[in-house]
Amino acid sequence: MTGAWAAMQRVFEERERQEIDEGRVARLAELAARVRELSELVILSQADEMEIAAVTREIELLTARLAAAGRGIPPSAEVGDGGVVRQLGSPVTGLLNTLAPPIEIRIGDDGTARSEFTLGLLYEGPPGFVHGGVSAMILDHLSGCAASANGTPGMTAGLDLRYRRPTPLGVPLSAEAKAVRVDGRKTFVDSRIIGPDGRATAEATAVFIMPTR
Ligand SMILES: CCCCCCCC/C=C\CCCCCCCC(=O)SCCNC(=O)CCNC(=O)[C@H](O)C(C)(C)COP(=O)(O)OP(=O)(O)OC[C@H]1O[C@@H](n2cnc3c(N)ncnc32)[C@H](O)[C@@H]1OP(=O)(O)O
Repeated sequence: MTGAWAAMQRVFEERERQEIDEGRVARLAELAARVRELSELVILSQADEMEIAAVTREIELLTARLAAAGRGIPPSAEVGDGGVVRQLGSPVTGLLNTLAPPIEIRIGDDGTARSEFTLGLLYEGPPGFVHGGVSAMILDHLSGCAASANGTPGMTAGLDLRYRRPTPLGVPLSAEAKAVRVDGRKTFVDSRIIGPDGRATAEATAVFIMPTR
């Protein structure tokens, strides 16, 4: 797939030219954190209709203030401390993406990608439990990081998931992923989400393939 590789390369090169100002990133991360709180209150708030309409108008004004400064291009992905890819706009780990939990990933000395996180109401599937698609997204991303940490990055070609038991919302969870086999352009990664009782709630095997240029 020469097309996909070339397209990714073009996007990467355009974004890479931007300087990343860490002070600005910290301020934007704070803004994103406040917007996440707001998102949860859109579901939970008991405010009356008048109050909801008033808050809606204020949000419109705030959005217009940010829009007035114009739109730039998204920040580039970069390799940060310990070989972890920092992708500020990622829907899984992006500090600036209000859809992201966001989860923080570390790479251990043995190449295992690990994370600890708590998922709130915004990620609910069955009442009181995490949506299966959200678990899949986290395991896909964590596995992608493990493939990269192994020195064999690629695009997800397959993600085979087993949901062993429901993943609870609002309690500390952990997840881990490790590359277990490389076969030419294919890297196989095993991963799991572990509940507070130490048992796996979801397990996956993923295949990552480096696209041909
Ligand atoms: C620039 C490279 C990547 C950069 C990333 C590194 C930096 C980032 C690091 C960290 C970031 C965080 C991580 C992110 C995590 C999330 C990632 C995603 O969300 S990726 C979006 C979703 N995935 C797609 O959109 C793929 C769409 N599919 C494709 O583009 C192609 O199908 C592709 C590239 C995956 C493979 O296409 P072909 O044409 O190159 O290769 P063929 O010939 O189909 O397969 C090669 C071999 O693999 C086997 N194969 C294919 N699929 C398989 C599968 N599911 N299981 C087992 N084998 C499979 C085939 O049978 C073939 O085997 P035989 O060589 O003949 O022995």
